[in-house]
Amino acid sequence: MSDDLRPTIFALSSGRVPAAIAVIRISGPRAGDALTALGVKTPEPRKAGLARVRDPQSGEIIDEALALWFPGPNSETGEHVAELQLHGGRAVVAATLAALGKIEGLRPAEAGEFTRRAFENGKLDLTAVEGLADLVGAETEAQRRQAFRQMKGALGRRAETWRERLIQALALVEARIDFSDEGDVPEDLVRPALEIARTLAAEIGGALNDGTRGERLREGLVVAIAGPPNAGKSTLLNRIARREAAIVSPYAGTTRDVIEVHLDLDGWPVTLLDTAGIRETDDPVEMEGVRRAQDRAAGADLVLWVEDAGGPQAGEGGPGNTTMVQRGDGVPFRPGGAAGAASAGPGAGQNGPISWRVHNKADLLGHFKRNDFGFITNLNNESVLLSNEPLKNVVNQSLLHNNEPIIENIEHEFIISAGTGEGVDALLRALTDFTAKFLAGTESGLITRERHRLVLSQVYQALTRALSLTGQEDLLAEELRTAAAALGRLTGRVDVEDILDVIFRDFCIGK
Ligand SMILES: Nc1nc2c(c(=O)[nH]1)N(C=O)[C@@H](CNc1ccc(C(=O)N[C@@H](CCC(=O)O)C(=O)O)cc1)CN2
Ligand SMILES: Nc1nc2c(ncn2[C@@H]2O[C@H](COP(=O)(O)OP(=O)(O)OP(=O)(O)O)[C@@H](O)[C@H]2O)c(=O)[nH]1
Ligand SMILES: [Mg+2]
Repeated sequence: MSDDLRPTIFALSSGRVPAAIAVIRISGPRAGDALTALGVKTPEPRKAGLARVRDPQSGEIIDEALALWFPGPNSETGEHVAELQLHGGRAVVAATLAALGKIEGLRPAEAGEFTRRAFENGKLDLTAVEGLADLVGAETEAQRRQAFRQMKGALGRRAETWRERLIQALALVEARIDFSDEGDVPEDLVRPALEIARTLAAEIGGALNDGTRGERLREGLVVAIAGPPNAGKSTLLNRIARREAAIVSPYAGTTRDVIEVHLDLDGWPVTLLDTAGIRETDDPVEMEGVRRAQDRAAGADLVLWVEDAGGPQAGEGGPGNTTMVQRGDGVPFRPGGAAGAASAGPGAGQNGPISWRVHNKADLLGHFKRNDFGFITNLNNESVLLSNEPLKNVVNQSLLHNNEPIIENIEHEFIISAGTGEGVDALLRALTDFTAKFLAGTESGLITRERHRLVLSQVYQALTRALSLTGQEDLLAEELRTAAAALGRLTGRVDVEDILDVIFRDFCIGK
């Protein structure tokens, strides 16, 4: 499309109105005309100018705003860009957008369309576009750093270098093919090509062999709260989230859907899930809840297995009740044995998630104690158990209930009261620690999305096939071409129409 035919687009680029300021961006060949139509004198490039914005038809002043002018191609989109920074009132914004809509050659932008133009004008490659989307979505410091690196080309530049070297190798092989009849072509054109392919395979293999840490950071660590009904799982989630995200009730079987809250633990992202209490049930809705609970807990990085420290009858047994910790029958998540927090992390290779056991409702017991040997006793009324120290690796045999070890070889034991908050700080500290260890080093991962991994695996496989060929130069050239094309798709240099919609679908309007 020639520049003149290309529609000029506009949108509110700042957040929800009302707000203190609202930013409306205009991009395209007629961005300057749009300012003129609103009665705004085009300011000096990249300098703010105070301007009265007028309705183009009635001439009435809509607002007094700041205007900015970025002549193309030195703008965010690569086109002419004009910007109005208005008072962020609903009517101000509505009137200005309506006025822009009346100007010839202008239309409202679609979701992600500014960024799409930046991509089409070569301002951003696809990995940078993804980084930009992630930057806007980043909820914690670590995610922000990761996204910013990606937006500034961490993977894109790397991929471009890989592609250039592949094309070099391809040129060598093609020269060998083209001139194979002529005697004066050096015989060893193929050897340096294979050398390049070998080095690239090693580098790309290295990038792939990262324990998916980039994706882990982007998505956040998943911690599922699971356990029997009525144990106080939702109460714990609400306490940690510091809001009433989940419904709490004295009836067993309250939670059915999985409730998700996002936490920022010292800059690290954690998605905390509250799930339905796991039990046998005939209620089809609860059954589905239990299925989801088991599903999500099994897929989590860490399970907080919450139980009522007084057993199912806690609070009813009265002060004489000495059954402190009961083992839930059919507990589906056997704790991960020797796997400690320090060994946790991507690629730690355990079967299923690590579990921590959380004994809740300690406030109802009132007479918990850890004796001189570090074991739990119930002989004293002081709440020493709520000493904010995780009861790490409590020795099994010392906690017997009906001659069964109550506590298995679990990584951590916590005794808390989600109701009063006692002990929750210690749990949160341990969780923060665990997360920091789990996600340590993830910021440097080049691969931050499944899409990157898929493409790079294709490249790696093509290179591996290429290296296994002997003396079949046309096949070798074909594999190198395949690899180069895949890298081109990673950055969006070639053949990407089909994936653009997928990538831009997640963008909001005005971005
Ligand atoms: N008001 C406002 N704030 C904003 C943006 C915006 O569009 N408007 N941005 C929107 O994303 C981000 C800033 N990003 C930008 C990126 C490039 C250029 C730009 O003019 N680039 C030119 C010139 C580069 C230079 O001077 O070094 C270019 O790339 O050629 C502007 C903003 C965040 N803050
Ligand atoms: N005394 C006391 N009561 C608690 C504590 N935590 C939760 N409760 C109460 O226990 C009951 C169940 O709490 P929920 O948080 O709904 O339990 P849940 O595990 O989410 O239950 P389901 O969703 O049915 O599986 C409610 O009446 C809570 O107020 C606690 O630490 N101490
Ligand atoms: Mg619940």
